[in-house]
Amino acid sequence: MPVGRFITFEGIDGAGKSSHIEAAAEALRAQGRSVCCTREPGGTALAEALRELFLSREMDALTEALLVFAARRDHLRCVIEPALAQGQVVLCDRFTDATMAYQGFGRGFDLNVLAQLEAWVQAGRQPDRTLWFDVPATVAAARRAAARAPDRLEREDLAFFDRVRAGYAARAEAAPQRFVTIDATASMDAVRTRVLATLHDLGP
Ligand SMILES: Nc1ncnc2c1ncn2[C@@H]1O[C@H](COP(=O)(O)OP(=O)(O)O)[C@@H](O)[C@H]1O
Ligand SMILES: Cc1cn([C@H]2C[C@H](O)[C@@H](COP(=O)(O)OP(=O)(O)O)O2)c(=O)[nH]c1=O
Repeated sequence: MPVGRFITFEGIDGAGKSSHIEAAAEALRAQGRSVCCTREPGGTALAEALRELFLSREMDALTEALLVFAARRDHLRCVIEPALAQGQVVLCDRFTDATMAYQGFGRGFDLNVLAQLEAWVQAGRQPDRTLWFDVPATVAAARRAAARAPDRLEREDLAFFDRVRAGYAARAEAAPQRFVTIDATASMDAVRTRVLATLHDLGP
């Protein structure tokens, strides 16, 4: 049986990651891999209900962190771990790097508390590879404005998204063996080519 692989897609809102997950899944299926596409917060009925609250209700940073980690716990137990145990490739739109970047760097919430929640919730599980779609906050804001009405997080200002981006940069620097940085200012085609190239060597 193939070894399961856990791949996460990260970046500030509007970076373009959601646009590329389905193409990545198709390419992997064409290689004969079984693929599970999912997202955070979300991926189970309970976690999707928490996502709805998270994206629409006002709350403080600790409540945000508790909600995303509660959703993550359910998602790991019910979807991610079973899929990995079956040898699937799990492609997940955001994971704990988003919590560190948004709640930690964006909101200024204590990174040590987030790390403790991470340890409880994940019991050692980490992504095997993380594709970070990197764009300046101004570029992402222009893309979002052209594409959709903003949710609660997307109404934050450019300074917030600058801090979140800096958070991703710090995470990438701290774990260079796991992170692949994608220049997401490039054209859709160029980004797609780069995404597919990073998934070529997933192993058996
Ligand atoms: N490389 C790109 N160049 C130009 N526009 C892009 C690019 N990637 C994505 N977009 C557009 O930007 C918007 C946001 O993309 P999306 O994939 O939803 O971002 P995210 O999931 O990171 O929030 C969409 O309208 C998408 O078509
Ligand atoms: C997973 C996660 C997401 N978020 C935020 C980032 C996004 O603004 C939002 C939802 O992510 P996302 O699914 O990327 O939003 P969209 O469907 O609009 O592209 O939740 C956090 O703040 N912390 C987290 O731990």
